[in-house]
Amino acid sequence: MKKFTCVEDLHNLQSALQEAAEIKQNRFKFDSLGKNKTLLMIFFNSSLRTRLSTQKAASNLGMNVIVLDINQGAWQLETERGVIMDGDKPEHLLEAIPVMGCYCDIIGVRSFAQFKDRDYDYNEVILNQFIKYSGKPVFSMEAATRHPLQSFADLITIEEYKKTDKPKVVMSWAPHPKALPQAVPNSFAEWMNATDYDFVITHPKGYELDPSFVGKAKVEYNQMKALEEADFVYAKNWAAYSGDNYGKVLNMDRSWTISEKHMAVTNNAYFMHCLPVRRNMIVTDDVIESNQSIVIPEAANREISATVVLKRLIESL
Ligand SMILES: NCCC[C@H](NC(=O)CCC(=O)O)C(=O)O
Ligand SMILES: NC(=O)OP(=O)(O)O
Repeated sequence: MKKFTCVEDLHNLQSALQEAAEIKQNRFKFDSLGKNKTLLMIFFNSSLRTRLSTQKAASNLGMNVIVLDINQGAWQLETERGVIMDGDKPEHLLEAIPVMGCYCDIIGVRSFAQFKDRDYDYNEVILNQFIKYSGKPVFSMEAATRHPLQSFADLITIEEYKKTDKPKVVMSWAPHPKALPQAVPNSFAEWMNATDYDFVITHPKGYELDPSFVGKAKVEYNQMKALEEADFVYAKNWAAYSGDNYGKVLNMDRSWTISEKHMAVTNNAYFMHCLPVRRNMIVTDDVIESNQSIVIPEAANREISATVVLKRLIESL
């Protein structure tokens, strides 16, 4: 595997899931695979889980790790070509990327949507520049349009907890005070569409996602109806995608906050969220603290998804 930015990069999902199960049995099974190999993790945005789980995954494989927070101590980077650099950014990404590539074997990049220009975000300009100019295998640690390490961990978690072959999985929009990217919901939809689960998306009017990610999913605007008989409830906020509303918060309707009333119409569903989560906006205290909440095992599986991905990237070096 030369890159990991979307579900297709894993090719056969079943064999990736088997590899994940094997690694979960013994996460140190390949502990010398990464000897003398260096992972560089570059963060343009904050992180708790991705940073820790990916570093842990690299150490499971015996790799060295360098972490660079662009906003803490590095030169501010200009990302646009053609700009006269007389402002506050001393270095251009087009030099910084190949330089970073000199010091490592594999590069992970976190770079969220900026919400200034939908085409710029959806063309994954930053991530693709790393792929083009670093000379190294690159993987996404959540980019503008997808968060594949999260979605892979989500899939592993559903496989572990599902009680039927084809569970009903409902991804529900929930309110949030800030404009959040569509990367997590896009990516979750992409991965769910790669399974044969019964996958439903529910959100208020105006929050339609990019149709290429929605794919064959059923969209149901009535949240309570969508949640009926669900086996898994995957809550997430996202800002609007459509037209001039791109990147806007259209409503903060707390009737969409996942509460016990919502969970009561499900098939005793498990509650999932990628975290960080704002309690009593996205989900009530009662639901996230309930026995049906699997947000912690879900986060724990980030180490497993990252170990599989790094293992495959190392194998291709
Ligand atoms: N990596 C997991 C999610 C990251 C991001 N959440 C955030 O930025 C939350 C910020 C806040 O709640 O203020 C998102 O939704 O894509
Ligand atoms: N879920 C997730 O990616 O969390 P972080 O943003 O903390 O890495």
